[in-house]
Amino acid sequence: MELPPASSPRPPTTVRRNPPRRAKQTPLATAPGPSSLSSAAGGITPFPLDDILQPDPPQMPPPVSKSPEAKSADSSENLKVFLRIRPLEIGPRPSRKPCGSKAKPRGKCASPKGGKSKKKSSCLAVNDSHSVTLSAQPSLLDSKRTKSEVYDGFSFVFPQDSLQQEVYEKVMNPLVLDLMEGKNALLVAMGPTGSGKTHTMFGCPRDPGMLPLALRQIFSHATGNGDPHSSRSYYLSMFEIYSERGKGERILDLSPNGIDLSLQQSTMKGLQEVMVSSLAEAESLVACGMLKRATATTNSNYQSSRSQCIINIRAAHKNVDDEHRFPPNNAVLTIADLAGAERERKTGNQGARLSESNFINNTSMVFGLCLRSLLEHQKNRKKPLHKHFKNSLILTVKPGEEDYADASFLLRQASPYMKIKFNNLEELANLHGQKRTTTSLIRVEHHKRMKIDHSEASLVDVGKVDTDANDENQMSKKEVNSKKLQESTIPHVFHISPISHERAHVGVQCNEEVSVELQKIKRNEEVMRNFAKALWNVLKQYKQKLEDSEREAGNLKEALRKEMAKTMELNKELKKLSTCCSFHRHPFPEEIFCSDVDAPYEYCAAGPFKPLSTTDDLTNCDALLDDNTPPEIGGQIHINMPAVVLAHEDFTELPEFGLEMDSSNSNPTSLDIKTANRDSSSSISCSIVDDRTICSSSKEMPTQQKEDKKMQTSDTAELSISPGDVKKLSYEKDKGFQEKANRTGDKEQLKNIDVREISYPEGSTDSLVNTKQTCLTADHVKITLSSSNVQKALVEEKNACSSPVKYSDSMCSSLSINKDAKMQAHKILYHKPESFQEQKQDHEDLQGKEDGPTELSCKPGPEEMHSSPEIHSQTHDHIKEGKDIFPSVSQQSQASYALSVRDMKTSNKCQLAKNLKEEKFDSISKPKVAVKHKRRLMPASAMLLREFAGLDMEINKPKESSDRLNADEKGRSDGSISLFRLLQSNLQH
Ligand SMILES: Nc1ncnc2c1ncn2[C@@H]1O[C@H](COP(=O)(O)OP(=O)(O)OP(=O)(O)O)[C@@H](O)[C@H]1O
Repeated sequence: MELPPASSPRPPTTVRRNPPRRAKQTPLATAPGPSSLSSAAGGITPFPLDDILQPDPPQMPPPVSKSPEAKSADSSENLKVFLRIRPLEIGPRPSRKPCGSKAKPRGKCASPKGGKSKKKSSCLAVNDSHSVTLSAQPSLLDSKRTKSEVYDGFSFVFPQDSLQQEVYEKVMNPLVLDLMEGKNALLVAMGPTGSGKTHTMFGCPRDPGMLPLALRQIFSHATGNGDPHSSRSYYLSMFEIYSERGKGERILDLSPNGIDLSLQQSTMKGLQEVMVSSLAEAESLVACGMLKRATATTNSNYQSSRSQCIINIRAAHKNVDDEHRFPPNNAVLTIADLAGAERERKTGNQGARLSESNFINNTSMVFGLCLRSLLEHQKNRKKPLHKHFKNSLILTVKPGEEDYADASFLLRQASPYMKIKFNNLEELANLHGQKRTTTSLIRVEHHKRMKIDHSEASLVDVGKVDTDANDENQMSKKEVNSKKLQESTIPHVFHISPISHERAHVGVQCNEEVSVELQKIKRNEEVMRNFAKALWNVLKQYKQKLEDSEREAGNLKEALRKEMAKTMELNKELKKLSTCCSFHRHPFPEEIFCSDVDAPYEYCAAGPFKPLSTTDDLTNCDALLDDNTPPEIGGQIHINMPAVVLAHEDFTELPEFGLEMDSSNSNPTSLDIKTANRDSSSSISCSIVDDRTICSSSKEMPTQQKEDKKMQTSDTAELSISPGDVKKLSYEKDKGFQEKANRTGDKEQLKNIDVREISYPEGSTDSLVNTKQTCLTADHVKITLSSSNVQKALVEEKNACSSPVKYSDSMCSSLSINKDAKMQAHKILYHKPESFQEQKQDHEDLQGKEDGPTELSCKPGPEEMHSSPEIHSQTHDHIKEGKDIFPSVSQQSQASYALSVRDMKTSNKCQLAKNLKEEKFDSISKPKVAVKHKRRLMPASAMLLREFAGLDMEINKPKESSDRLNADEKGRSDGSISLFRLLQSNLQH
């Protein structure tokens, strides 16, 4: 090997390399695992995919598990490209021998070391065994060629001093071995003319080339005793493709009796194969063919080949039986010596020779195009490039400076060929053959399996397996069957093993494959079993959850049913309450308080002037309407309702109101009727004094309200009973009660209502009493103050009446003194008919004092009169102090109507609501009723307090003298006198 001179400057170098490609990472490497896909539902454990897939897949033996494509990938190899550099100096050219024009001179085989020639510089330097550097000589360097080129990737680079044997060992020997093993092989020599192609392929007797050396190797093995190769026959054929004087392409059989050939569908028709049984026959045949090959002398090559020469050596079995013992395919070793590309400038060919040169160049170019097409074809991965033989290409170049262009052209052309990859179809063919054998074995095994499983076919048949059967038993049976199959398969495979070593190898592979298949089946079964278990567990969890949900739904339905029942009851109560509270839309004081003196309690019995909507309202109404549940002492029920503002001028139109009291107190002495609203409070206090009941009315108004005398009619209107709304009630013994509510005008002082003027026509009382449709029990006493100044009282003895008294007009209230307190309470205000007779005279005496301070004086019977000065004084203290005895009411935003019953320890039932009818309030709610507000001044308590100041002086005076005194003159009213007497009577008792 010659290296470039160190002294010569090396031009810039362009490196042409084929760097190895790195495989890209597959997207699956970063794909999420299957466990991430499983999401746990609420309360349900996630599906255990990992557990299901826990069994590791069986490890496939590499040679068996790989697909044919993978195997082909492994067996793929690049086209082997060798580079042989011809020596710069060859021996002197011997003189021509007259053996014919085509005879090659012996001098072509002269050793390059033998001749003496001028040392030339080389354009090609060997870097290593796989790369060379091509450099142009300095004289040829110009602006365009200033670079050296490095060609890398060669299978091997043979330097100039390489020997034929070295080339044979690396290039030809593997192919020959493949041939003798029944594999095809190809070796092509390619290079410019005179580069040593023919020398490399054929050589000379002293330095034989690849073909003679191959024949020697082949026949050296064929003659060995006991060698299997001795049973083969080798056939040799030679032909050339040439152009006769440049007119056309011809194919000539180079065998001794060879004729022109024709190409028919890749088959060389007429080609003779000469069986060679010895090396000598083969060499002789080759020598004869070389003599027939067309050669010519050119300026580049003394004996230049003018055709493409192809030699085939086919190895075949001698006996037909041997085809069963050896691989069935015949191997062919092909050796091609191409004609070298020529440059007209170098060769100096003219005429027919020039045409011949064009043909040679064209065929060389076609060969290059074929290789390029293979290179392009391998880019199509769907159609990989296969080969049926090992392909090797040996390039021969001349390293002379003048050969730079040819060498550069060749290396440029052939460098891509090193990228050509072939899939060795022979290995695939063998694998397919093994696979076919394996398949046949599997078929045999399958047949045996059918025999084995015949008795249990019903169990193996998956399609007929009963799903309700025990899976584990079936699995165990399947495992047993699999074991039987495995046990029965292995001896069968070994049974065929004595046939041959290779087939035994195939049988072992088959056995391994069957084992792998069995492992696959087992794994699949285990995976399916785990899957079934996991699915069963998940289904059980869902079932449990579903049962829980159904149970909870049942509980909810039950609760809903109960709630609906309660709702229905509440609706009934509401309807009942709505029915009884039928005077909504009417303005009326909203609250009535019933209190006891000793244990004051407030009990509201106001009617539902508006629909009740709140639970409190319902509760209040329930307590109100429930006779069996007396109100709690100190309890308080408020029913809000719109109010109406009444002026004292309109007091004559004051609607009827009644007080219904249900008291067990045996000694009621007084009662207070109190109205309260946000702006003012009014009260009517009735007390028993001697044999009379004195009622007083008072009104407290704020300053602003006092200044604003205009009444309003609205939802927040108020009912006020002013001191001027003095009622004179008269009692007629035989005619019952009659109220004459005479308005006395605005007065700034406490006004009492005298009951002397109450008249009740005879017959009316009876009719009322006898008319049981109206109301209440016999113990009930009702007082009705009507706007028509007619007071109707109803006294019922024993029989209860549930329906309220229906009064003729306007708003009404009722006071009922019931049950245990009946005889006492109602006599506070009213007397029974027999009592009325006794008190008639007193009333008549009082009738003449209408002009004086009005008092409401009811004359109860002596036995029922129980005055309570302490209580009365207490009440008056409240009034005097200006306190609201029902402070909780006075601050209400809406008007309220307070009814206070003192000295009643048991429940009072205020059925004001029942006694009020909706239509009776229509007139009140009209604007004409809600007139302007009048100023209310001193409350009745103040008046009473003033009058009580002088009672101590008058207490012992005769009745007639005191009664005859003018109230104004004495400084006290009749009411005070009556109250004083009541107190006196109580003290006496
Ligand atoms: N490695 C070598 N050692 C000694 N001599 C060689 C070597 N290679 C080639 N030669 C000599 O070079 C000359 C040309 O060789 P050869 O005829 O083999 O070239 P070629 O490539 O076949 O040319 P062509 O394509 O025109 O036939 C021959 O005389 C041959 O002996």
